[in-house]
Amino acid sequence: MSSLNPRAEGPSSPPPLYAAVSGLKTPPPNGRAGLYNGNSVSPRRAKGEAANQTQCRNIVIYGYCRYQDRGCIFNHDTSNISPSKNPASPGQSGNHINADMSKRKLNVESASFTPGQSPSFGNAVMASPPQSKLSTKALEAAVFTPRMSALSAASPPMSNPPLPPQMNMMDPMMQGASYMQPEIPPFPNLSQSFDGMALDQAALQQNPYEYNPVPPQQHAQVNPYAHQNNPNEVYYAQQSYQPVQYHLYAPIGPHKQNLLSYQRTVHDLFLKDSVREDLQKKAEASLQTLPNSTLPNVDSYHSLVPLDLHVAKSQGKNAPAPPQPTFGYTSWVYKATSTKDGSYYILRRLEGFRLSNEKAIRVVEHWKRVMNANVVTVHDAFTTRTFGDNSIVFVFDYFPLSQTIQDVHFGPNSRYQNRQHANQTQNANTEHMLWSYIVQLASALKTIHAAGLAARVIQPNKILLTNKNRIRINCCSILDVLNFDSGRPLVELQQEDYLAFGRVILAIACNNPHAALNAQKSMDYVSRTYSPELKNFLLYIFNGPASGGPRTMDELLGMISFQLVQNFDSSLHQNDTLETQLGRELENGRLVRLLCKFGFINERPEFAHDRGWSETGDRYLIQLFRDYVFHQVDEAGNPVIDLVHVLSCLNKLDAGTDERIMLVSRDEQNCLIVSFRELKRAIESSFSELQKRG
Ligand SMILES: Nc1ncnc2c1ncn2[C@@H]1O[C@H](COP(=O)(O)OP(=O)(O)OP(=O)(O)O)[C@@H](O)[C@H]1O
Repeated sequence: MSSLNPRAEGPSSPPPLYAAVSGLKTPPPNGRAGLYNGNSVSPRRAKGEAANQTQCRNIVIYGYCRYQDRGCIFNHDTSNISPSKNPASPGQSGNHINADMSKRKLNVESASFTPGQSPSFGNAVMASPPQSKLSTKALEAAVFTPRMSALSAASPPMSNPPLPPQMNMMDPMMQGASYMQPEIPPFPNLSQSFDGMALDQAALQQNPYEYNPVPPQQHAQVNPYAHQNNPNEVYYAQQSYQPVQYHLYAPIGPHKQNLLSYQRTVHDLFLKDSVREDLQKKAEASLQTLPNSTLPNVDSYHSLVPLDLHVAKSQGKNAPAPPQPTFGYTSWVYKATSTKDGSYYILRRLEGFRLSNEKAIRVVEHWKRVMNANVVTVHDAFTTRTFGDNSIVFVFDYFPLSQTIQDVHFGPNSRYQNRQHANQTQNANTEHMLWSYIVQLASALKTIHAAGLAARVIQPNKILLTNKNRIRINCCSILDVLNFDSGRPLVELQQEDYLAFGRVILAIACNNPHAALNAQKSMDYVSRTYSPELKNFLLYIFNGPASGGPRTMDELLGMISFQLVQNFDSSLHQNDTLETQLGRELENGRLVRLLCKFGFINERPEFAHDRGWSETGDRYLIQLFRDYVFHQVDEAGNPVIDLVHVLSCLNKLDAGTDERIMLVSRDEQNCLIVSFRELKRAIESSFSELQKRG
């Protein structure tokens, strides 16, 4: 057996426990081409160098070492760190985290950035840059006094309140590791452009905090991956300091057609690109924040981000006037984070509303119990003076990147704009979509009416498209609170729901938001273009049953039963597809957890000289296994990059199979034969020991 150097770094020599086979010269591990390249090992410090002369890495990286007084044996003297390396020295431009931090923090000198919505909502507490231009609506907005007057321009950006405990647990495996609020990324110096696309210099002269929505065309330039239709993504694009790499892992053709049935490409192992991209965009929209925001925390909600950009959009010269407020009050829509559960919600604030009857707001309690997949659930309603006026706030579920039917079908960027002379296929597609909408709205209305309520908000700007062909009625309960004393009978309100339902479907069918104003002409168009079933459905809605009584949901559902079955079938198919995708990611999630454990265990500098940690067989074994999985080289010493090898090793490790592999030390003097079961046990015991020390 070769002599062991207990202090040697890197898994060059085995501890006695696992030195089952030694002295073999570079055997290929597990029958694979697997010579180990010892040259790649770079010891952290020269052999024989005393530990107390070695600069502590924590000092170099973080500027301090939390173990300094708790037994860390490395040198903590900062005087011998060159200024460019010393993270604590201000103004240095080294590659050091702390030095960068001061620059990364957003401050008044941050590079020109035009956030999606002005921080000047309400009273601008922060010192605005001199050329500040406020949007019309912002100027008219009610004054508010933020709770924290410390939110001045000089202060660092508002830090979010701590997340609730459950948010601190990424995974049971990660318990104990403290959650770190991600640093808000620095905003780009726009003059440097995204991906080499230079932006208008004039824009740089503007107030960097001014609300200045990017027009769709320009938006597309800023973020080549942006949806053009969704104004929400104005924030999204502006807040990205570099475009998200949605194309990562994208299966760029030509694709191999001659794969055998058992062969897989890498892309088969991961989530479908379109699904991944969609989810990533939604996650990013959910995580967006408004830097330097002066919006207050409201009740138990913080980090408000305004979403309704209609007012801003209409500020252009030829833009139409802002739409009339739907509820008779100026309304604001904010995405917000709850301090109670860390989830995202929509706060809809109606400005200047004074609650005259306490009972009115209790109506929301009935709505809270309405659970339907096509209704945006309302969670709460409360009055507040936090914005400096009397406002009422309704709390709804948040669906990232959703758009209203109004925007999707009748908005300026609608893809249905030029459908006046649609061909047969387009009409068939439209009818398919219409039936999907009809079935979903009917389902929502059935639940609402069965609960003894009426929706009262079935109109294109209050129906959200939250996914492809997936709609939800938004803003339920608001009119019930606002018009509490109107005393209108429920039956009348419910019958109005049917009419509103018909008007929305007719408008979409005719691709004209005002189709219901000329009902006869519109119905002629429907008869000419779509199936008789659709026409009969609309006739029932508008004229009521032939018997003359009120419309009933059961009767209506009976009329569209064939479509119900078809929609149910499509939805099951979609479920199956998503479940398949989920299965793929399940595998990956499992492996990521394993990799995290590896990362936690391997190469811990603070324990490098702790005999109890670094010199026992387990850690040594894990290091050799890490080399076996990731650092294989071929006969010529070139790295072998084989994802299948990695995945199969990790899967066997996770399952703890009895299959044995041969691990070779880096100095190629020793090798060990060990089963995946033993490796699994070694990783588990090392990880639990690490948790005990943490
Ligand atoms: N529950 C929600 N989840 C996610 N986004 C939402 C939600 N409700 C509204 N939004 C976003 O806010 C935007 C504005 O919503 P709002 O209901 O005010 O529509 P609107 O067309 O502006 O209506 P109005 O004409 O009454 O102002 C929507 O386009 C949508 O992007």
